[in-house]
Amino acid sequence: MSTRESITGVILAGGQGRRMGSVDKGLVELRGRPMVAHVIERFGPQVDELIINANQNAGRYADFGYPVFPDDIGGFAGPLAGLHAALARAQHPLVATAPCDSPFLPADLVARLHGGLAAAGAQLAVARTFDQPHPVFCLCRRDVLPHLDAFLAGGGRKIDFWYATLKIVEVRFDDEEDAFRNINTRDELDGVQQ
Ligand SMILES: Nc1nc2c(ncn2[C@@H]2O[C@H](COP(=O)(O)OP(=O)(O)OP(=O)(O)O)[C@@H](O)[C@H]2O)c(=O)[nH]1
Ligand SMILES: [Mg+2]
Repeated sequence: MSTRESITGVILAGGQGRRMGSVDKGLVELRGRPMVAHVIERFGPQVDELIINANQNAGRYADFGYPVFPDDIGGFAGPLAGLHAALARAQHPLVATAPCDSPFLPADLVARLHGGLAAAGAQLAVARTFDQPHPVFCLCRRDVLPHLDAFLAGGGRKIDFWYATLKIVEVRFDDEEDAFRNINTRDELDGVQQ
């Protein structure tokens, strides 16, 4: 029987959605439901605990029935701030991330990231399709928190720079490229409404 360490999943919904006109993207409706509802449906079954990182509209996110928490460092410091807050709250030794604006994410995202992480003995596994990395789709060990804390305290903000300091493994999802469609603008939203 195979066993895997248990996993907390965090939906990263802490951004400002400026390219969509400064809206809270997770709450924008896609096919009649908020985008975050699509992400919950696909990502939730893949993890042992689901939590939501949001910096605005906490009450509306809480209506989905999962714990909601903001960044611990202020000023919309980017997705690493959301991961940082998640690592501090996660109940499980592994933490998986998915952004609120990728409603079609792979149904086997976490399983494949976990396979890569375990095989490589890495601290963090990150998704990739062809030449495109998808840094906000990752699985990492909760014990990287002190390392991330120090990176952020030193002024670091770029996710790629932090990844470069870790033992990481890239996991290919070339066969599921469409699943990583990321909705950043009104036009992109209109393009997937049908
Ligand atoms: N916690 C947290 N998450 C963020 C922050 N900025 C972006 N994110 C998340 O990072 C992921 C990728 O975000 P983007 O689409 O690049 O940024 P965004 O702020 O949502 O939108 P833009 O303002 O148009 O770039 C999404 O899951 C965002 O919710 C932040 O300051 N804090
Ligand atoms: Mg985006």
